[in-house]
Amino acid sequence: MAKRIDVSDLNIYYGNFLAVEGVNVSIEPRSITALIGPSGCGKSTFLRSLNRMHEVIPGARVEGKVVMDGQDLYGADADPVDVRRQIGMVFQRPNPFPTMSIYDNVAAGVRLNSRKMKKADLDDLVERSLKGANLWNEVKDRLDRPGSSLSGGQQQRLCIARAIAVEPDVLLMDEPCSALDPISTLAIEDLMTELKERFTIVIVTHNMQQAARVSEQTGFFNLNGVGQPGRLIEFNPTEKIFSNPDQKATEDYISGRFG
Ligand SMILES: Nc1ncnc2c1ncn2[C@@H]1O[C@H](COP(=O)(O)OP(=O)(O)OP(=O)(O)O)[C@@H](O)[C@H]1O
Repeated sequence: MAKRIDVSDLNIYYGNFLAVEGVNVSIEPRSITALIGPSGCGKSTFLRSLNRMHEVIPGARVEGKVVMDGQDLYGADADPVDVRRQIGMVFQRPNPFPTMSIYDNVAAGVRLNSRKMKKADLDDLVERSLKGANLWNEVKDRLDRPGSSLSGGQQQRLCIARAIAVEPDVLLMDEPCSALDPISTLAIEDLMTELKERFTIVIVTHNMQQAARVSEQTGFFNLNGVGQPGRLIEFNPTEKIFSNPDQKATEDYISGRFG
């Protein structure tokens, strides 16, 4: 539970295109790390490289190291499927399996990982995960209804329940609130604050108030121009990034002067 991630000299490619260059960073357990920066600077690409989702795209690859509590995630003996179980992901648009029931959505990851469980144990796991995602009270009487019968905010919490059901160590969230209304956004932010007690959380967000509200550490990515690689320009405690950043580019970005 809640592991530390150390990234060194990470270059991330799409074919011959170097999208992100030279990332060195340590992500602390039991905390929320926010990644901010202008469009196209490689935040999502970097996030997906942390759980080896990046290489699912043909021709996509990385150089460098990503180490989780001493385990080299790109080492010769690392299994990408296992890495993705240990490091879960929640996407921008809630993506429950639409015709699958609420119950089956939560159980899906566990079933995919082919862990055979007794019905009673699975019931417990589904309940625990939905409680962990602050959704249980809203859905406990309709677990057999399809995932698509929920509101957008509820669907996103269902996706979080599905992600935490397989008991990952790290949760990656790629703009998890950008498709949600302000009330659902606050519900997800509250939930993240609870989840960080058990998981390491990394979130990509375009919403600077959100980064300031929820995260302990913030990384600012930037790029020099179209076709240039994105770089991690500054990584510091969130309070410092938003009050007294080290880099002028960070200050320009957070004060809305560009991006
Ligand atoms: N599947 C892909 N194939 C080729 N290039 C890609 C692919 N996905 C992203 N890129 C390129 O990689 C670079 C970084 O993109 P990425 O989506 O990671 O940026 P981002 O900072 O997350 O942007 P946004 O804030 O707009 O979501 C961009 O130049 C983008 O065009």
